[in-house]
Amino acid sequence: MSATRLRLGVNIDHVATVRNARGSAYPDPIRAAKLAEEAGADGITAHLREDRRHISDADIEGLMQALSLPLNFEMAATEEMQAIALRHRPHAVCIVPEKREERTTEGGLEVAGDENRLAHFIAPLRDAGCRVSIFIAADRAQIEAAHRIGAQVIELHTGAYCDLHAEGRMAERDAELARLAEMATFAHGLGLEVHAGHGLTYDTVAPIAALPELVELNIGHFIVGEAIFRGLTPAIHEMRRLMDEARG
Ligand SMILES: CC(=O)[C@@H](O)[C@H](O)COP(=O)(O)O
Ligand SMILES: NCC(=O)COP(=O)(O)O
Repeated sequence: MSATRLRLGVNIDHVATVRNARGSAYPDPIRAAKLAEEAGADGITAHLREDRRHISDADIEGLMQALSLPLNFEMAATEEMQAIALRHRPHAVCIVPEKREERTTEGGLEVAGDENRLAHFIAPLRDAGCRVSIFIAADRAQIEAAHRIGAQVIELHTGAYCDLHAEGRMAERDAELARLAEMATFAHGLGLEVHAGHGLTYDTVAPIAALPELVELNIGHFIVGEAIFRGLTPAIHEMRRLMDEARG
């Protein structure tokens, strides 16, 4: 399993963050997505937040028109977002939890407590041909619920693992990594396709990339930051190299 090439989805949200900081037309996330494609990305991820703090509706429109790569469209489970997804029919829709006041996505989606609503919410997206993914914590009950509602994919939230690494809390980091590994195996056993992402950096990507059940990583904030120093293409190439090296 680990010999399979791990897909890299490049998240371009924070190109839009820089653009929006000045209300300018640049830097253009669609240009970034095309460059990511040329640099070997396997997909593009964009999160249309309800408050539109980075990616805009026009960005999603532009990405759908300009991209040959699959778009992984991240969104909250709201009627407004469902209508947008059904209009564009992206390759994948990843349902994420959203809190207006959060700085970034703080945890995984609460699926177990909202199964009935979410099952009805994702059914039309699946019927429209989108692969439905659930952004989720490494938690058995949540994964089982994601499976029951008919999601095809889960994306494991690696944010806690990355934060613990950054804070130097290595024993806790390793425990979280072990949880991610165990839950990747568990989800794969249920027949779910397993992705991972959030907060990954050159320092943290290898142990995640080495998990044999994973087929895709979605990485954005660090790559966009690193692009300031080395350019977007080399920043992506280095992430790709580290992922390939971890896979052996
Ligand atoms: C859902 C998730 O983890 C990220 O993909 C998200 O798109 C990042 O966006 P924010 O940085 O706005 O949380
Ligand atoms: N779903 C995670 C993602 O797309 C990228 O998250 P980040 O690397 O921007 O934290």
